Amino acid sequence: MKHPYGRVPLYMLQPKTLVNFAAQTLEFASHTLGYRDPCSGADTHGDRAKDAQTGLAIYSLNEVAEHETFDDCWIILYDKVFDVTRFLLEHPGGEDVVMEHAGRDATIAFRGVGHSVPALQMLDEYLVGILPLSERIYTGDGPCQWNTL
Ligand code: HEM
Repeated sequence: MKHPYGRVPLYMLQPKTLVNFAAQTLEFASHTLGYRDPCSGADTHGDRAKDAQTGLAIYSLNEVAEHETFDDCWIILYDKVFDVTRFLLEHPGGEDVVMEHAGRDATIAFRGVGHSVPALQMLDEYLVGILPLSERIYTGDGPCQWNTL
């Protein structure tokens, strides 16, 4: 994890900054190292509900909306959730167009560009989950299907 406050000693930071830093450290520990805070009832990757059909972790629209920064950017495409943080600077169309949809559904814009088949194939690399059934609008029995893109 990149230290967000450089070499500034901890005692010189504002209390709110310290709390933020502690939260970031905990998040890093739980996501990367699988550590579970015994005092917290919050979900971690381990006990998150999985979609029965795809086996993907289920993330709600509200949860995806929390990942809307350059350092932590998720988007939704066809009801699936993608963590595109490490892809932002590699995106041939530039990072700005993706950031416009950070934390939100980007399906219409993504489709509007007419991405190539190799672009569609790249998606798997960034797939982290799927919306709950109640929030899906593309998958199901309707005419717009993920596999007919
Ligand atoms: C994980 C998601 C995405 C992937 C893997 C991806 C991949 C790519 C790739 C490989 C290209 C090169 C052209 C091609 O092969 O089609 C491209 C171009 C582009 N992408 Fe994306 N893209 C993603 C998301 C988005 C989103 C959300 C937008 C929003 C508008 C977007 C807009 C563009 C634009 C404007 C170009 C340039 C097209 C051109 O210059 O002709 N992309 N993208």
